[in-house]
Amino acid sequence: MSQTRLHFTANKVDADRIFAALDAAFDEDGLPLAVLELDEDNDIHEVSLYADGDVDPVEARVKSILADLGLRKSVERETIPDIDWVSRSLEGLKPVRAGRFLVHGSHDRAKRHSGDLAIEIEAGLAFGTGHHGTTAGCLEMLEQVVRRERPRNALDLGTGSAVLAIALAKLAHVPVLATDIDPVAVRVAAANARLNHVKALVETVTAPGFHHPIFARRAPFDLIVANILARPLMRLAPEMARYIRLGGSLVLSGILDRQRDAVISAYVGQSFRHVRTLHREGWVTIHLKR
Ligand SMILES: C[S@@+](CC[C@H](N)C(=O)[O-])C[C@H]1O[C@@H](n2cnc3c(N)ncnc32)[C@H](O)[C@@H]1O
Repeated sequence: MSQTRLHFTANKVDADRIFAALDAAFDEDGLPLAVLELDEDNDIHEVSLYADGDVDPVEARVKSILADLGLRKSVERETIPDIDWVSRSLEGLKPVRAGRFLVHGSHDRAKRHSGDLAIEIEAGLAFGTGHHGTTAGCLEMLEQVVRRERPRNALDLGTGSAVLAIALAKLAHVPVLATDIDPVAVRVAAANARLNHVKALVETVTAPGFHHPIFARRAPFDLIVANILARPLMRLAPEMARYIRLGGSLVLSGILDRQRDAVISAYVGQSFRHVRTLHREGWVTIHLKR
C-alpha cells in the first residue's frame, strides 16, 4: 500500500508550536507522527506526516490544528510508492558528526578521522540520519553513558533507521533489541544493521511500546534509549521502570526544552533519578538512572 506525505513549511517559531500541537494529536487522536526537517540554506522548517490509507481525515485534522493555532498553510500531498525505500540512499545529505560517531549515507565518501565510529545509513522512510538534534543528542549521550556504565545489553525503543542501535552495537559490542511501531522502519532498521555488519547483535522487532513478548524475554535491560516524543515517553514511564535493570540507565529524547521538567517528574515518580540533560536546537536529551 502506498503512503501519502502531507507536508508544509513553517518558520522556526511556528514550527515548534505546530509540532507541539501535532504531538498532542498524535497521542490523543492517533494522527501519524510528525517529522520536522530543517532546510538550513533557507532556514525554513518542513513539517511532514506520513499517512497510510485514507488521507482525507488526516489532512482535515491537520488543517483544523493549524486553524486553531491561527495559521493558514497550504498542505501539500505527495504519494510515496511503497517500493525501493530501503535501497534509497542518503545521497545529498551531508555526513554528521556527534561525539565519536560519523553518520553518513551509503554513497558518501565521508572523510574519516582515526577513532571515528562510522555508521552508514539508508534511512528511506524511517527517521534517523543524525541530522536531527534529537538523534545527535542521543548519540552524544550514549557515548558518555556507555563509556561509564559498560552495559551488557540494550534496548532502542523507536529505532527508526536503527542509527542508535547500530551506534550501541559498534560502541559497546553488546546485544541490542531495536523496536519500532512502524513495520517500514523495522525493515529499514534490519537493512541498516546488515549494512553496518552488526546484524548478529541488533535484533529488530515491530512492536508498539512494550507490547510484544520479546521484551519479557530480553529484560532486564542495562540501557534503554528512546527517542520518541514527550507524551508517549511519559506514558511509557511505568513500563520503562519495569523492564530496566535496577541501576540501569535510560536515555530519552524527542523532548522540547519546555517539556523537560514534565518528563523528568514522570520518571522520578517511577524511582528514576535525573543525571544530566543535553540541549540541542531546542530539544533535550535526558539521562536518568533507576
Ligand atoms: C524520532 S524517531 C527516532 C528514530 C531514531 N531512534 C533516531 O533517534 O533517530 C521516533 C521513532 O519512534 C517510533 N515510535 C513512535 N512511537 C512509538 C511507540 N509507541 N512504540 C515504538 N515505536 C514508536 C516511530 O515510528 C519512529 O520511527
